[in-house]
Amino acid sequence: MNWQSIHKAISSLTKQTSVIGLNEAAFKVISPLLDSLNYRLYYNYHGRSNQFQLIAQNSDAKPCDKEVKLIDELTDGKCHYGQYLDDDSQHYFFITNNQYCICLIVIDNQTLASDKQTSILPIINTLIEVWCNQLELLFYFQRDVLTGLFNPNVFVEAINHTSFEQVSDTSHTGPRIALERRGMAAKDCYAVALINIDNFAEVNERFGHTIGDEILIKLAHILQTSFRSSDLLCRYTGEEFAVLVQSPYEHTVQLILERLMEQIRTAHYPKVDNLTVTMGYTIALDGLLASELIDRARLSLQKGKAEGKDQIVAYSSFNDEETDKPFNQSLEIGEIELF
Ligand SMILES: Nc1nc2c(ncn2[C@@H]2O[C@H](COP(=O)(O)OP(=O)(O)OP(=O)(O)O)[C@@H](O)[C@H]2O)c(=O)[nH]1
Repeated sequence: MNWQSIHKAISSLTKQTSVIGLNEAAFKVISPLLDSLNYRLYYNYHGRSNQFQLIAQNSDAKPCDKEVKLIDELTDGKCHYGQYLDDDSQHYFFITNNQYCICLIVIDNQTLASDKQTSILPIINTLIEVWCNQLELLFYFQRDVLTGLFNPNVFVEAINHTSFEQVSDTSHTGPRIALERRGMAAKDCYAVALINIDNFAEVNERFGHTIGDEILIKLAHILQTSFRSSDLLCRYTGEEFAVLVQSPYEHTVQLILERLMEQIRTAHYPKVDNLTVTMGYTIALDGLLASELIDRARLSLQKGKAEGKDQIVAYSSFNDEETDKPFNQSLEIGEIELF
């Protein structure tokens, strides 16, 4: 690899603005370099749940005991993966996104016979460093500082499907690496829910903003443990959270939110004895814009606030979805004739 192609590879990584796009670009530039080596590539399929799977390899050799132990430790979340281990027999490259290890590449030393092969390692190392730095930048760019949840831009972008498209790479000849779909596909069904803390101004007034902040962090933690990693969690405004729940069924979404409501009600918070929230949600229908979905969830939330708080309101409970079909859908089924 000459300097020109290294420069091209680095610039293709640094211009990525979505995690999925970045991972795709990184696999694309690193895979051809790995082709001449004996390696195994493990990918953490569910991000925060640490499910490492071998997804690409260029060797029939079985992983040694040390490698197996390392994968076990990563899966259990016990491994301090920050370091680059340069073992006698293997090189380990950890790709981390600030919080989690998303990928581990293990290269067997036996394959590094020629100078050419040995000189590939620093290049791989450099590209992985750029990859990790960019992941970290994206992490801060997309997250709310206090809670670590996604910010509203990511949330809206996810509804609009721009950064959550399927990733698969067919354009190089190396091992094909297909990443999971992490977000909502165009035809997937999901619900948009807004979760707003009740009487939070009073909490701040009585106990101060520091306690208020701790409660927000605690709530974010409850959301993270309550939802699946495929659902998208966001701090939407100061004391309001938004969630994309991946489910086509309203009754399932209702059950999920009821379970969350109970968890929030029974959790322990600093100073505050009991905390309640009001939730409003709507099922996403084909053709509705992100802003329309959020407006529907907000209307439902406002209804819940006006009717006494501490409750869950579905948009469908006060709006007939049949008479409120999106324009495109009505056109498709011939309800509207243009001329
Ligand atoms: N501690 C803390 N408070 C915040 C933050 N962002 C917003 N808030 C507070 O959230 C409160 C929101 O107040 P309101 O909009 O009146 O809502 P509320 O008191 O919860 O009333 P209802 O929503 O009607 O139940 C205000 O006191 C804000 O200062 C934050 O980052 N930290």
